[in-house]
Amino acid sequence: MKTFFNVSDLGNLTQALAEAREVKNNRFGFQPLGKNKTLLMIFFNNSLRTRLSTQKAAMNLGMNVIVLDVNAGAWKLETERGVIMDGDNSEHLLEAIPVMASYCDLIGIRSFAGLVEREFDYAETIVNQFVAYSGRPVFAMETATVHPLQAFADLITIEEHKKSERPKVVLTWAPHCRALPQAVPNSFAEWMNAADVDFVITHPKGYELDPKFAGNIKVEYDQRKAFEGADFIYAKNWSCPGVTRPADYGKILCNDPAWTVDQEHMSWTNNAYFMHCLPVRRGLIVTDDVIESPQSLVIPEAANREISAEVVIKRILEGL
Ligand SMILES: CCC[C@H](NC(C)=O)C(=O)O
Ligand SMILES: NC(=O)OP(=O)(O)O
Repeated sequence: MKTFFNVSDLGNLTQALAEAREVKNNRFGFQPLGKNKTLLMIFFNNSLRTRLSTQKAAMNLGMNVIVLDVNAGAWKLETERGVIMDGDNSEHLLEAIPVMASYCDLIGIRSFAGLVEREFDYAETIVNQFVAYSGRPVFAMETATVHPLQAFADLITIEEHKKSERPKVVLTWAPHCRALPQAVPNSFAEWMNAADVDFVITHPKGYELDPKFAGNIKVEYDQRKAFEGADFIYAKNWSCPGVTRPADYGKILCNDPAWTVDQEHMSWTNNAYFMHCLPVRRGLIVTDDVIESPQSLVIPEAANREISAEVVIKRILEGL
């Protein structure tokens, strides 16, 4: 595997989930693969889970790890070609990328959407320069439009906890005080569409996800109807994806607290589990009693990020 951005990169999903169970039961069993191999993790944005779980996964595999926070100590990077670099940016990405690549065997990258120019974001302009110019395998640690390590961990968690062969899984929008990217819901929708689940998306009008990820899934705009009979509730905020309202790309369109997931919302479900990728704003996305309830899976879900990362890095190492 040379790049990891989409569910299709993993091939057969049933086999990938079986491999995740094998890795979870034997996470130190593949260390020869990573011996004397170096992972470079590049962060253009903050992180807790991705940073810790991906480094842990690489260490499980016997690897060396270098972590670079680009905006904390490296030179400010120019990402556009054809500019005169007389501003704050001291180095161009087109030099920095091959230099960084010379110190490692594979690269993980986090570079969030700018939420200003939809075309720039949805073309994955930043990360595709790493794919084009590093000469190394590259995997997403949340890029402008995808967060596949999260979605893979989410699916592992659903498989571990489902009580029926084909559970009903609901992706619900919830309000937030900042404009957040669409990467997490994009990947969650893409992976749920590929999995054997009854998948429903619910959000206010205007928040329709890009069909590239959501496919032709029917949106249920009535949150209560969507929640009825649900086995898993996956809550997340995202800003306007600019699909039905192109001029509003990256904007907050709604802040209605009626969308916040509380006990009443959960009472509409089939005693559903609650999931969220974290970090989560309590009181906006979800109430304290729901996220602290026995039905909340947010901690095991975060713990499974170590497993999803280890399977992905293991696949990349096997292809070196
Ligand atoms: C894993 C989530 C990362 C990011 N969250 C924030 C708060 O920026 C997001 O919503 O995409
Ligand atoms: N869920 C997730 O990716 O968390 P971080 O942003 O803390 O890495």
